[in-house]
Amino acid sequence: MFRKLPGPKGYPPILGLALELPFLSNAELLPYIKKQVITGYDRLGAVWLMGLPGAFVNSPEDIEVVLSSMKYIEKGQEYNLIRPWLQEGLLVSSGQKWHSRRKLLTPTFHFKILEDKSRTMYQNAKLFVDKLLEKNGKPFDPFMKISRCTLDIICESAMGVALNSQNDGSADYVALIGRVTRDIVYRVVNTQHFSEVVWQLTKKGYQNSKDIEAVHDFTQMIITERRQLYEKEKKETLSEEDFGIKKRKAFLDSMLELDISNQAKMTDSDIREEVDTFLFEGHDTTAALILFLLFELGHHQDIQELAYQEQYEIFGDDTREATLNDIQQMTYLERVIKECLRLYPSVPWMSRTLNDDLTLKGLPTIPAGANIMILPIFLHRNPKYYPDPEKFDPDRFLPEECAKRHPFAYIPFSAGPRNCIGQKFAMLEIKTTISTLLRFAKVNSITKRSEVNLVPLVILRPDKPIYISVTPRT
Ligand code: HEM
Repeated sequence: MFRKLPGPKGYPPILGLALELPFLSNAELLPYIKKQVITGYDRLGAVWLMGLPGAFVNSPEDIEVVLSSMKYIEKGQEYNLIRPWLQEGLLVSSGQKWHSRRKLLTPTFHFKILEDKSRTMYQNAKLFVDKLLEKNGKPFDPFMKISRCTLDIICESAMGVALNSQNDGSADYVALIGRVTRDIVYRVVNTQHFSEVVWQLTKKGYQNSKDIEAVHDFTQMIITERRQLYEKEKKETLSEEDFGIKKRKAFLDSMLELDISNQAKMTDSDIREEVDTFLFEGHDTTAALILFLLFELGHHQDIQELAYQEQYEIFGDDTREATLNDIQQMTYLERVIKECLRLYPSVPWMSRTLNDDLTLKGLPTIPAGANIMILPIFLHRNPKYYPDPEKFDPDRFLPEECAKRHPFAYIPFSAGPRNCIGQKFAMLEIKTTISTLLRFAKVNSITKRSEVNLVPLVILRPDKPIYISVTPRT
């Protein structure tokens, strides 16, 4: 059945691309995948990968069939490599567990909660811009500064813990996540390390389990700190709930409350897997995007100027904090961010395991058990949907332009039942950060666009540091 599907021929079953992948550098991975299963495969490119039959689904119409169905919500086999770290957290879990957790956690990112958090976001963004300005216009790689800022934002607003890593300069967790995600991709490419038993016998595997242990210690420290604070606050304040007013709780508090009140069986490890998931998804995705935003704005001074003009129309010369109402008025900045997410989708690779046969109109059936891969990075750069795709052009996201495209031609936050739960949080955070940067500083890119290769290290990254310079806006 699998052989009848369109895809590159001449690769043996089971081994498939595993014969060539280990010989590629990380920077060669995306061009290789593009050549093998994207170019010339408008709808589908089928090939064995990771010892499994795999199908890359490339057209918006077919992507819609997969992503919008409740039938295909189980994550692909490569997500098993994330389990030692994120266990059964929301990103990886499936079935009833995923369903009940999603229902439990969705309200914790409600609009009202975000409104409460916009102040935290602004204060961290302002500190971030001040830190960039400390470089006095000299070229530097801003990635660590960005990551500390997004980590502080997610910690303070979702976990209720002020981490202050921007001030104390700590970056252990960020470096650990960098290594853990790199190892996951290493194991996808080197299929012989797919098995946990084999992996644990290697030197790299040993170091990886030490890294994961250190990440878990960090998240446990956050949970313990918040638990103490939460219990203290609960004792000290006559909460509004005592008067029958149900208050929405932010992410970690809502799980602690369930644990304390025994309403749901949330064990310590249940809480930790979600904290691990949200801390990672909540800081690394946004950090990656902010890096690419600085890079593109630094290359397109005209677009930076238009985005600044919008800020000036909203704030004038006033240096006050940005409010949620201000942020909602930033329609040009929103288009800039959407265009950046088109070219640099923070999650460049998604996949599903088929529990059931999948038939896409007019194509042979894809058998149950196959891995379905969807790569926004190539979909978003397909000239069929985005003419002159490498050009950075925010006007692609004018409402009239969006109306001309298939809704599934743009999926930076995925779509359907397993879409990104944090997308509103992410947009608010990114808009707040870039708005604050534009109001108080100007950015220039030192690294050339042609020097940047993209690598899919779970999160999309440049293969080498990107250098920028930042000067005060006078
Ligand atoms: C630029 C920022 C972000 C992008 C581009 C992004 C993108 C995505 C994508 C594509 C998925 C689907 C992944 C898959 O199917 O494997 C996803 C899922 C998820 N995201 Fe985000 N994300 C972003 C920010 C955030 C933030 C800020 C949070 C948390 C506050 C978050 C939490 C999650 C979680 C928990 C899931 C799993 C949802 C589920 O399966 O039910 N993300 N994200």
